[in-house]
Amino acid sequence: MASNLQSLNSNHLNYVIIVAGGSGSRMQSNLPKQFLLLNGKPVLMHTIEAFEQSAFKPGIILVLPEAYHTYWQQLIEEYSFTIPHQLVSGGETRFHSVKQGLDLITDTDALVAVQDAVRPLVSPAIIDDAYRCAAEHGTAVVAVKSRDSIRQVRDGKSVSLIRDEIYLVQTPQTFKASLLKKAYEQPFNSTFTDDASVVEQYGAEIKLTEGDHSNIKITFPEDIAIAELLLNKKPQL
Ligand SMILES: Nc1ccn([C@@H]2O[C@H](COP(=O)(O)OP(=O)(O)OP(=O)(O)O)[C@@H](O)[C@H]2O)c(=O)n1
Ligand SMILES: C[C@](O)(CO)[C@H](O)COP(=O)(O)O
Repeated sequence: MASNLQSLNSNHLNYVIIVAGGSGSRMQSNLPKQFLLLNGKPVLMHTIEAFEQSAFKPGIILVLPEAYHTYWQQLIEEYSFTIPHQLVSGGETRFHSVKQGLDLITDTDALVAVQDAVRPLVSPAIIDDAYRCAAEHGTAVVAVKSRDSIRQVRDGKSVSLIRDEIYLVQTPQTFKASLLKKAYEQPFNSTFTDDASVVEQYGAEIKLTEGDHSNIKITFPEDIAIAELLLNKKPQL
């Protein structure tokens, strides 16, 4: 086993669960999108690197489908990837994958960020703002204001909504571990599209922190080219 695959130890005050358990059906690629190359490096490695640069130094838990564990270890060696992380198996949905990661966290005072593996352009500044907000309020969900006008369609009729009241939700979504673990004990519901919806259903208020329009989720085939363009525009640290 590669040396950077490790067991979590109790030295961490903060964690990130990077969910990479999906198959990427909308991407229409044989290889799941978390492994596709972005500027010559797998998407997933960009995402892990952003968290490694966080001032909150989170313990990194990576959730991957069991069938790809060996492939991931090959990539680790091929790219000489040395960032320590613990690997766990993915679940049937994103909800179940997050639960798999949460099972490894026993410190209920910790802060836990949940991050889509396929948002590789997330910045350490956004990550740190979310940890700070969660430390103060218990919840922090990264979001951006809509740049387009918004209409809602109900019963075949469209009505305009107030754009300034509409936010588009990204990741990370960061919480006190005690709250997130309790919320994830609820039975699965198909309205749970993200961690905020799970925690809100449990009864907590969701605080938003500022995201970035470049923090895109790689979902469709064209998103790789868009992400490369954005990555090459980003100031390098
Ligand atoms: N069973 C699942 C499904 C999704 N995810 C992760 O959740 C994130 C956001 O999901 P999405 O973009 O929908 O990824 P996929 O489910 O892989 O894509 P699709 O819906 O197109 O199949 C991704 O990093 C994905 O790997 C996961 O960990 N476990
Ligand atoms: C978690 C998320 O990325 C927030 O925008 C989003 O809800 C994931 O949705 P998907 O349907 O799994 O793409």
